[in-house]
Amino acid sequence: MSLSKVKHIVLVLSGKGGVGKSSVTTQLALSLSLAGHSVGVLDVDLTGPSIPRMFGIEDAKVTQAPGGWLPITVHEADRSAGVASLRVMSLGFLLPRRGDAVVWRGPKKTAMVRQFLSDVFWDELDYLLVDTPPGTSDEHISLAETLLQKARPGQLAGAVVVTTPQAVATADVRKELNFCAKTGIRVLGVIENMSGFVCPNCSQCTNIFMSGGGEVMAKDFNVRFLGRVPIDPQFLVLIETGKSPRYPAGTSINGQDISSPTDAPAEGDETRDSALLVHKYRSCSLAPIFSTITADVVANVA
Ligand SMILES: Nc1ncnc2c1ncn2[C@@H]1O[C@H](COP(=O)(O)OP(=O)(O)OP(=O)(O)O)[C@@H](O)[C@H]1O
Ligand code: SF4
Repeated sequence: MSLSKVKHIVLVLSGKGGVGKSSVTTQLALSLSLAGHSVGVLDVDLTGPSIPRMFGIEDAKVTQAPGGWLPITVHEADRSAGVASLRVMSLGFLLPRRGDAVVWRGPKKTAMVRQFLSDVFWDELDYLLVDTPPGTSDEHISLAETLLQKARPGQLAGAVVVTTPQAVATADVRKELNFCAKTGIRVLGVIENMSGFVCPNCSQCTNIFMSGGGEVMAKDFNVRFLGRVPIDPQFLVLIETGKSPRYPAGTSINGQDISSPTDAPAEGDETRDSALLVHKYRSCSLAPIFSTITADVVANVA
């Protein structure tokens, strides 16, 4: 069975599309591997698998071994740097045309999710993060059922729930929390993404949307609040194009100087190389926030 060498499985859920669930999955995976935990990402978001693009491995071709489909390596472990390996498997790799899965009907989606969980060969992993489709759809129910059947007792560590601060998003996420309660999936915590905008010029944080909705919801459901992640336009550039985040001289966030080093590669000199992603990620303003959130999740799982 493909999950037998995986220590902990963590689902990343959101009740609503576009709240940053895949971005959060990507950043949690990078933070975990930088903290020395080997990590795999399984992208079962059939509504539009975006994980390969975010890791810069869109054109990768998966191969089949006797044990199953082999995930794509984003980076190998570097013990001297305290970095563990990061591998990714996405439905996107298996689709002949992008967008194919979006038009599939329930039973076909369900069958695909089941096959996906059984047929990918994961080697030793500390964490497997599962990026799920938004909502409480057929895929969710199938995923929850399959995982609960296939996982060893305690292997499914729980779910990280992503929301944005606005009331509408949190109302959808409430459904997701109810879904976890019904299916017996433990909630590891709630992340409020896009919580304010940190201006790169003066580092002021402006709450464009309402702030604090995620924290209120976490309290209501008596689950952990893992923290707020602000909007950083440079993060969007990193995640969508693979380009290094650039901050003007003197930029600081939470009192920390994050201005880009003067020897950063010139614009246009950058390749979309997944092996470089980890270095680029380290220079993003959101990296320290995700590393705190990751440490909290790890402590909660252990
Ligand atoms: N904190 C942030 N700062 C800046 N941009 C962000 C942030 N979080 C997410 N984004 C951007 O918002 C867009 C939507 O994010 P993402 O694709 O992760 O959402 P999602 O919830 O996974 O969406 P889907 O429902 O399509 O799966 C992406 O372009 C992403 O780069
Ligand atoms: S947050 Fe500060 S630098 Fe940014 S636009 Fe407003 S006043 Fe100007």
